[in-house]
Amino acid sequence: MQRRFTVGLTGGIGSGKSAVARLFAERGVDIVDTDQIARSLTGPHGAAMPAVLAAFGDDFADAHGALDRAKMRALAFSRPEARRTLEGILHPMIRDAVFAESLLGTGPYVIFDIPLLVESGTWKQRVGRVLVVDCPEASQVARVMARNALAEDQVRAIMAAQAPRQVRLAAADDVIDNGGALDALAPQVDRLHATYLALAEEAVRNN
Ligand SMILES: CC(C)(COP(=O)(O)OP(=O)(O)OC[C@H]1O[C@@H](n2cnc3c(N)ncnc32)[C@H](O)[C@@H]1O)[C@@H](O)C(=O)NCCC(=O)NCCS
Ligand SMILES: Nc1ncnc2c1ncn2[C@@H]1O[C@H](COP(=O)(O)OP(=O)(O)OP(=O)(O)O)[C@@H](O)[C@H]1O
Repeated sequence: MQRRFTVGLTGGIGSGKSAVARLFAERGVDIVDTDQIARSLTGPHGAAMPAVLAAFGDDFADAHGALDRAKMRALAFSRPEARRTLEGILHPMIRDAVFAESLLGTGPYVIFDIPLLVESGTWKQRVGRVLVVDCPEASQVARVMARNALAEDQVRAIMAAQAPRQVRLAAADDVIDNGGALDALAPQVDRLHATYLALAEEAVRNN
């Protein structure tokens, strides 16, 4: 089975990955969203729930058998060893689901939306191109506080578990600047989409 040309889309929390992914999807690109996969694995009686509850206790499930996300967020971003345990359960399952999902689409290329692409060594080798959505840290904090009703120190604790901005930028092949207004994204996506279509065609020719 020949793999399609793949772009890894990443960025810190609240940088605008989902907004960018939506614009690529509108242009016919297939999107595989690892946050969404993680949420379904830990949804009501999700495939990861038995292992999560075995590791953390039954009181991490809500009344529907789904992960109590606020409770796990508080634990995972204050205790690194707990986060590593959670990641040890979820990341291999997420990886399998990403590759299964990536075979389904029929678009010209596929984008993997992976918040931890730079942090986890394995993804970089599995994508043809790394696209980073970048914005100032102060914007990340303000956007996530507004979206999730979190306090600034809670957002900063999540950011502290992620690669610093400069490290992420150093890993980028391409960068989308989302430090301005949302309507500044579409022209940047259009330019990159043209580049990726050409790279996808070249990959087909070389196979
Ligand atoms: C800790 C959990 C329960 C918090 O749930 P919550 O609904 O508050 O957040 P959500 O899942 O929507 O993630 C929001 C953002 O948090 C950040 N984030 C999530 N997990 C991690 C992590 N392990 N390390 C650093 N940042 C993370 C990412 O920027 C992500 O986009 C959840 O994020 C989770 O299960 N994380 C472990 C799985 C994981 O590593 N996911 C990242 C995608 S591979
Ligand atoms: N340029 C912008 N100006 C104002 N608000 C923005 C901008 N870009 C994104 N937002 C808002 O900020 C929030 C975070 O954006 P988005 O969900 O796209 O980021 P994300 O990187 O996918 O976040 P996460 O890592 O949490 O999944 C959303 O509420 C979104 O509407």
